[in-house]
Amino acid sequence: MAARQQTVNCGCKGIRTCLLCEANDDKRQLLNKKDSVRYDFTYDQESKLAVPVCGNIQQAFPFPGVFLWENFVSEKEEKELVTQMDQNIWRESQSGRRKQDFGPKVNFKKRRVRLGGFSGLPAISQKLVNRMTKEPLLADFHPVEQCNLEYSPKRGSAIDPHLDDSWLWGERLVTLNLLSDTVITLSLDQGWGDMDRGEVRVAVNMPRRSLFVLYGEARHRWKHAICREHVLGRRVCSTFRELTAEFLHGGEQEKLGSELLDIASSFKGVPV
Ligand SMILES: O=C(O)CCC(=O)C(=O)O
Ligand SMILES: [Fe+2]
Repeated sequence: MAARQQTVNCGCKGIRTCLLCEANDDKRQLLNKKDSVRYDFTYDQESKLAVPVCGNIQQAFPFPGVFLWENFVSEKEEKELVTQMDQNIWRESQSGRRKQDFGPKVNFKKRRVRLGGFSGLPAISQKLVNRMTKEPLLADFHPVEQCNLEYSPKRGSAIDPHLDDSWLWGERLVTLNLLSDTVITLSLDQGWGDMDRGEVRVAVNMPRRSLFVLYGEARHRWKHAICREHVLGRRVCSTFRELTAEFLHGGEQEKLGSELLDIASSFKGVPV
């Protein structure tokens, strides 16, 4: 009967899976798709190059659009942040993740935004947002959404390769990574030049307590994913998103944008 026989608490829909629902045959079949050729690189933070992994004969290439701020929060702050988050309900989400959202209610397909129950970013984030704006790349960064995600190896948590929306969400995607080191995998389904036979992947290390920013090509052209094998312990992250020009001064939806900015920057939020 239903393709989705869920007897367990999981939030997966359609092609998404996690360890809890893969017991279901229909879901297991989805796991068998394999890519023909894959070109694997790792990102080198010093040189900002994507460097071929051992045994790979490809050339390194420049990889712009990634910024990493190591030790962005202290161990003590990390503990405080996670303790605060754990006082709120974690809601089941796709692919074995759980989430908490502080932001407007959005229908991306219909391109509709409502304030909904949005009451602002959480109080504890005020000092984080102030701190991040000390970095020139983020000097004018005004987030209007914070999404907390929790990943667990027990649930096989992951996020499939995707591009974030770029109608409502602006240039910079800013993520604070807590509790575990992980790897974010940036990919292009189809390579170029002598790598035109398959997918190109660039693995970027995201250390525990670091702030990670995607912008430019790495945000708009390369998909990003967290693979299951890179979730080695409980991982919690907070992603901060800003508005596009359409919702800012002089834009068509400036009024709504300015309401969102006012609410967000009250830092009195509870999850929606
Ligand atoms: O877990 C992460 O660091 C990435 C999450 C993500 O890509 C998203 O929520 O759109
Ligand atoms: Fe994303």
